[in-house]
Amino acid sequence: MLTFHSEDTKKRQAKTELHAGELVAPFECPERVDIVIDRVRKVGLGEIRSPDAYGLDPVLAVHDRRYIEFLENACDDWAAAGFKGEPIPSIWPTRRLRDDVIPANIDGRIGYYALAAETSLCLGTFAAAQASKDIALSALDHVMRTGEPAFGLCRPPGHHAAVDQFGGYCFFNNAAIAAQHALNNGMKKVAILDIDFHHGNGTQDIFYERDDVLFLSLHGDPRDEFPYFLGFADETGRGKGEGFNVNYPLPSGTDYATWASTLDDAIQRIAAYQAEILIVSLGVDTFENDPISSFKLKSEDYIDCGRRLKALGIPTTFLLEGGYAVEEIGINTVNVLTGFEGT
Ligand SMILES: NCCCNCCCCCS
Ligand SMILES: [Zn+2]
Repeated sequence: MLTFHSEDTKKRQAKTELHAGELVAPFECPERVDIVIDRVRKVGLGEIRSPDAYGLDPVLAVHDRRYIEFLENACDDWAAAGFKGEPIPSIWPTRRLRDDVIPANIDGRIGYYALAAETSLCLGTFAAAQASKDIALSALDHVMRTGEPAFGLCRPPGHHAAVDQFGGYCFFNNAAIAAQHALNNGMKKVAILDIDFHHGNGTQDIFYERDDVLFLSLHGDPRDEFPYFLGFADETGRGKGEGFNVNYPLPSGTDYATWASTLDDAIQRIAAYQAEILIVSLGVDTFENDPISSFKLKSEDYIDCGRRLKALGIPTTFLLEGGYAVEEIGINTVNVLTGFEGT
């Protein structure tokens, strides 16, 4: 299987994450890229290719222009305001506050565009996010061109990024950008399967009223897990998107047997939808030792996961999302890919 990779994905070198009331080193660290690409090489998964540069148009097809402009300038605006630490939001347009005003003050504007406070911004974030979406687009184009599967070693991840929101370590929604690119280039029906531990709230937000993208997500029950405020089973789409959004919230402690039978239901839905292409938001924070998650999948389970996806027989693009047990992220991610290839 072909892998798309770029060292530019490591340009985001944030120093802080707000976690349990402390500023800690971010769980979503650049080393994740090195460990995955080392594993790709070690198992001989296949050729490793640099991405093409697609510019911002595919991003603007999915995200709000003012949001992109905010992201591009946020660090400079923050420094110009005389703030010393990394840009972190501290106020949001929550209940009975207005969200039709975009503050001129960066201290307010960052909250307008932020989903959550754990994701600091920093210089290099915008460049890394650009490299990450170029990887996703390159992988998608390869799959569309050849029908062969491809792996996009995306970093930062994307599935929490909504039309005009960053957070959950995400800035550009790589999977959504790739799906829209597929639809702009001849595809009629795309399925996005999000198997990251966390609900893909951003991807759901982007396609919620659409029937040309079927979005399915298996994830920790939002009653107990981030992002808490989206990802419930009763969110099934709106308008012509009704029935094209499928959430599978699962309890803490879910093991592979339960998870895999849920996956089988999602696979049947994708088959019934007759998707022409499948994009897998491949997070491996479902792993039993993940520091911020609570499922119990074991490394060998990811091989079987890949096998089950292969059985769908649809051209598939795998895009890396989460996975914070850094030592094992390579084995767990590549196990899905080798399982898919049957090697
Ligand atoms: N401070 C621990 C909670 C982390 N909240 C964000 C989780 C983002 C996962 C991305 S896959
Ligand atoms: Zn996650």
